[in-house]
Amino acid sequence: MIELEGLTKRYGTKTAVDHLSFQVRPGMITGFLGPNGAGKSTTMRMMLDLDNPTSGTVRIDGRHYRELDEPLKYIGALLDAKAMHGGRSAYNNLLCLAQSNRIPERRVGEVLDLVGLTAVARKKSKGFSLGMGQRLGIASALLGDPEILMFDEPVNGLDPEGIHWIRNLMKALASEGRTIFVSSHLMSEMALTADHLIVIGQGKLLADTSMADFIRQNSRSFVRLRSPQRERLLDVLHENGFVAVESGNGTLEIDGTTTEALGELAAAHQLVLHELSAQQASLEEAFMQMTAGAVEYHAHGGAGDPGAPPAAPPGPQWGARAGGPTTEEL
Ligand SMILES: Nc1ncnc2c1ncn2[C@@H]1O[C@H](COP(=O)(O)OP(=O)(O)OP(=O)(O)O)[C@@H](O)[C@H]1O
Repeated sequence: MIELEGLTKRYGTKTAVDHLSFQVRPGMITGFLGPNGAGKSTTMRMMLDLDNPTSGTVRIDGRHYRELDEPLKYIGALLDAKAMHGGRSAYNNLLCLAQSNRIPERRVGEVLDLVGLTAVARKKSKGFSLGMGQRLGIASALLGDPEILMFDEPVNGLDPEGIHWIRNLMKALASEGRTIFVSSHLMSEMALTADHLIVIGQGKLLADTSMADFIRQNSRSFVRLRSPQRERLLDVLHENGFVAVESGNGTLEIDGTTTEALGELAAAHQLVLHELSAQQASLEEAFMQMTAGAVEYHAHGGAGDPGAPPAAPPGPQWGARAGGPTTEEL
């Protein structure tokens, strides 16, 4: 368990982390989200005693990091995979870490095996690909067999196989009862991985909630309907007080109701339906909605539209799916 109480970090006049209080609980994966510059890395660094808070405290299983005898046995972290000594082999990098933390040498072989690097254990880590470097960083986090693990952007730059591997590893670690705290910009990945979310913006706590509740509370849910008897269906909906919005390709979207209610209404009027589905916006949409006012730097929608919501970063890092996942998929 990690507990933050009133954690604050100021750099001159800039407040990077602003009175953050939350708990990261065992047995689940807690995702840590926030727009660029929200204070995620600063928070994680303070959790690991790599930065001093201006005020407030972080407790690891009830104790300050500095009070832990052999910290790697309590908490392991992947903050920067490039932090390894490039001139050393993967094995020797881990061996140095093990020796300075009184961890038996056999554990080096075990973690190399666990992350799939046994075959390249004697190769210098400077020749490693991004994915191999991430695996080595994860091996170092696992070295002390800690109950708490923190990963800052663990899937950055990884291929789909690597992403899949890290996701499954984190799930397996959480199912063993460990505390897993992970930050990521990949919303689709976070939606598939995290059970619980901590969202921050401009250093402040915006949400501390389950993934399903976060999406439910911060995005629109609706029912999608499609029928070859569209005009009749529109009449029946109207007569029964439903407001249908056309969404292209002959589909209708109706807010504030359920598939059960609309399915039964259609059946009562002998209407044929080709689609009847519950839709929930994606984590990305919910996140954008919540953090729109807390983005440090954002592109405007156009010269005449200074109030436009922040533009989504380009490319696949947001991994948006049309329609987004349903709550069942989460
Ligand atoms: N050493 C520092 N000196 C001054 N300002 C800093 C320092 N480190 C971070 N900041 C500022 O504190 C704020 C939070 O930064 P931080 O890197 O923690 O955010 P982040 O959420 O991790 O961002 P990103 O997602 O872009 O990595 C930013 O405005 C950043 O410019």
